[in-house]
Amino acid sequence: MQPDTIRWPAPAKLNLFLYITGQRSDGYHELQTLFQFIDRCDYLNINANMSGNITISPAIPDVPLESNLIYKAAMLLKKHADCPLGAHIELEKNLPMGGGLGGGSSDAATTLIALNYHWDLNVSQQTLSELGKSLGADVPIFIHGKAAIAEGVGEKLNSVSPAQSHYLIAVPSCHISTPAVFKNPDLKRNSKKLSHQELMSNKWTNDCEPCVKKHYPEVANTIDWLLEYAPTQMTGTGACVFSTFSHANEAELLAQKTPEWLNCFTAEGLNISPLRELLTTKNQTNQFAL
Ligand SMILES: C[C@](O)(CO)[C@H](O)COP(=O)(O)OP(=O)(O)OC[C@H]1O[C@@H](n2ccc(N)nc2=O)[C@H](O)[C@@H]1O
Ligand SMILES: Nc1ncnc2c1ncn2[C@@H]1O[C@H](COP(=O)(O)OP(=O)(O)OP(=O)(O)O)[C@@H](O)[C@H]1O
Repeated sequence: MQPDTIRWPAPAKLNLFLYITGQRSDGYHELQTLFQFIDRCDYLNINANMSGNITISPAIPDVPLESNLIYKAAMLLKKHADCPLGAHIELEKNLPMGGGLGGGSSDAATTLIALNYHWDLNVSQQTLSELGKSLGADVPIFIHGKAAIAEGVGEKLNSVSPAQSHYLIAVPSCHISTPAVFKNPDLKRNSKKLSHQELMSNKWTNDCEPCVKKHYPEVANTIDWLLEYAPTQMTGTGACVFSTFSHANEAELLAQKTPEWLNCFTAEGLNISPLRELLTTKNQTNQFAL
């Protein structure tokens, strides 16, 4: 067991484009989407212990312990590796929930990677990714830790290096359920599957956006306001939207101009996730197996 306390980052992601190219017989949708990380993160301060229990503080409002993706990830790994150890996890929650930024999936991925280290398990990255997939479609990209085009239902990953732009990210006040968007009859499901070269050079859009804009005026108003100043689109199944800039000060200037009803923050795009950066640094000093 590694008894040191480490502050592990769990970054958010953006879907720089998202196309739905079909639907499988089990209801899941075939996607082509481009993931990039941003420098806004949750942080998990983890202390391994001998108790055999997983404790998390503070609790997330309205999310019981057994439903917390951190707890689920820890229990899944503990069971998989038949590990008798426990851990206390202190969560610094900075990412808006249910906004298409993938915070819950990222917390789960960070938990799997971190406990694999603290409990000395040596589970492979591939296996962590497979375990993670059962918790959420976005967990594998956070384990992968590099910007990538995802295909299949989101599990086939090919690393790419899009421009590391600066973003203004707006958080509309509505909550959007991912399953509800995927069930909506208005959703465009027939985008043509494109080559990676075509995907990277075409204008980037999100197939979920027209349907979400139609049903959620808060999202429509936010996009319409921001479009006056910069290219703007939705991430994932919403509700968050992002405007893209070449320079940080352009994003900052617009953030200062936004009306009171528009809740936003600025962030930088990252092709290597802060979690992967931490692993690389620790690897170089031979502290980690992964
Ligand atoms: C669309 C994305 O936001 C892109 O980043 C994600 O793939 C969604 O990931 P997530 O929120 O972790 O979603 P999950 O918890 O895996 O799936 C929620 C629900 O969305 C639907 N779903 C999800 C992913 C997918 N490729 N097709 C689907 O139809 C399914 O009904 C599923 O039950
Ligand atoms: N640790 C956690 N952090 C955030 N949400 C959690 C967590 N554990 C469970 N949840 C539940 O998962 C739901 C979705 O959370 P998340 O923030 O990942 O959504 P999202 O950003 O829309 O993700 P995606 O882009 O993958 O659809 C939350 O509304 C919450 O009920």
